[in-house]
Amino acid sequence: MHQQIWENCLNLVKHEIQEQSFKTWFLPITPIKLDKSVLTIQVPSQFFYEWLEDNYVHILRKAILQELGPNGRLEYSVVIDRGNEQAKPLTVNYPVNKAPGRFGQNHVGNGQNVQQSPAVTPEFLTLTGKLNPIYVFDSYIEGDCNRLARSAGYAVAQRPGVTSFNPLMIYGGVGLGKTHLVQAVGNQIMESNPDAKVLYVASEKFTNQFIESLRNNAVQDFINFYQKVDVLIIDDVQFLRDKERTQEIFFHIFNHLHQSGKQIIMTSDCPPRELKGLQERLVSRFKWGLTADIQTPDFETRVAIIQKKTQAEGIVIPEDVLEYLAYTIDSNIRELEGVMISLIAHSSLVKREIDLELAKQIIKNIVNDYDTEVGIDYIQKAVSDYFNVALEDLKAKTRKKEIVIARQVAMYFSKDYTNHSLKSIGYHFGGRDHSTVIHAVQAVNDMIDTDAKFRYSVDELKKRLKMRTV
Ligand SMILES: Nc1ncnc2c1ncn2[C@@H]1O[C@H](COP(=O)(O)OP(=O)(O)OP(=O)(O)O)[C@@H](O)[C@H]1O
Repeated sequence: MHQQIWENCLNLVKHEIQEQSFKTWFLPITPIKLDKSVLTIQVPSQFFYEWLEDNYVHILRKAILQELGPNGRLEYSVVIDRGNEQAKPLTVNYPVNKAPGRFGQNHVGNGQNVQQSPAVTPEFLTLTGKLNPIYVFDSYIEGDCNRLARSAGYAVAQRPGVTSFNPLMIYGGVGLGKTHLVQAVGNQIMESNPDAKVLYVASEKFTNQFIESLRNNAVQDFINFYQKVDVLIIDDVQFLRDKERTQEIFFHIFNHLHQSGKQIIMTSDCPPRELKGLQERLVSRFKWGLTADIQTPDFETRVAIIQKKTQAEGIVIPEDVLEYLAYTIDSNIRELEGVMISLIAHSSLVKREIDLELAKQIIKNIVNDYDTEVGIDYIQKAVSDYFNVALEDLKAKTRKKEIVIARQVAMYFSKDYTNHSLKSIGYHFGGRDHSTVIHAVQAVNDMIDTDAKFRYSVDELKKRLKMRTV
């Protein structure tokens, strides 16, 4: 009888919620008994019970009303101590027609009877939480690109969970120092308070652990594990995109921690509003605290980063190499570090001093798009700087000799260094046609052959463009 009643309830519920949620939250329920108009269902864990109450109480109420009438009631039997062979169900009397409390409050009538799941955490959960000791504030160079993010991180590190920066969301492009910064926050907290439970986890790992916990029937352990931390640092949350179930669990953990005044720190490769594929309720929570971005570092910051790293390694690299590296690799600090490491390795392998030549060789091998990245805009700027003519004049109709020459040189390099068609190049120089470009290239070649001073200028510019020192 109770099976049939529950079956009918499920049929109703099924049509009201998403299939995925139905499978997650309703299929694991077992109806146990029907006593007069009280239906008892068994749920796998305390968390499960709370989740149902928090999210599906209205649907359940409707189903019970339909199946058992106005006096109908629902009781939960929460399975505890799953790890133990003698699992004993605990029945929580909870009438569905009473308003439940929100999750995070003690909304199990006689909460003190509800025991926690096993104290021993499964192996797969204990593997996380490792902060890398090299990621500290001391080795994190501050620049305009990361000032807000760094100071917010620093404030959180002083008073985790207390500032209004909760959650703290750091976003920015690949390899710009998000992980370093959030780990620095974690390390700082640990230093001030070694007993704090600071947990760092990459979102991918979080997802895999969750899947693992489903497979091992240990979702409750998973949740307990995360709900016990004081500071949760979760890296690359964009990875949770389209992972509905992981998002649901994370949402719950997030709420629990936030309501308990625990600090949450997140990173992402884009601002929250662009996190497509994440549930709106999750994204809106991400915006509760402070969102700070990290931009591409400017030249001076890049130089400072290289200096700091080389100092730490006890290595000295010549000034011109340092500047060359900072000029050439301008978008990704990880790549910059990669080049430095190769450079150091090469020089010690072939027993050769680190010099500009070696640096160029290494860069050519490592940075794929190195030679193709120079664009017409960049060439125009380099040429206008070099010949000291206004950028606009290169695109204007002016026929002044020095401007005409500079314009022709810029066209010459545009043809040589970019994939633009002659037509497109002409277009970038004030709408000239392709024959003007052909003529410019010819004129420059002629001058290279006949004028040594001019040849020198072209060579010099070539170097600058290659090194991108403009
Ligand atoms: N401001 C900085 N000062 C010193 N080192 C930095 C700075 N920013 C980044 N780095 C270094 O650059 C490397 C890449 O940084 P990190 O791994 O933190 O980037 P990320 O933004 O988390 O990258 P991803 O998007 O791939 O997760 C690290 O070795 C880090 O130490």
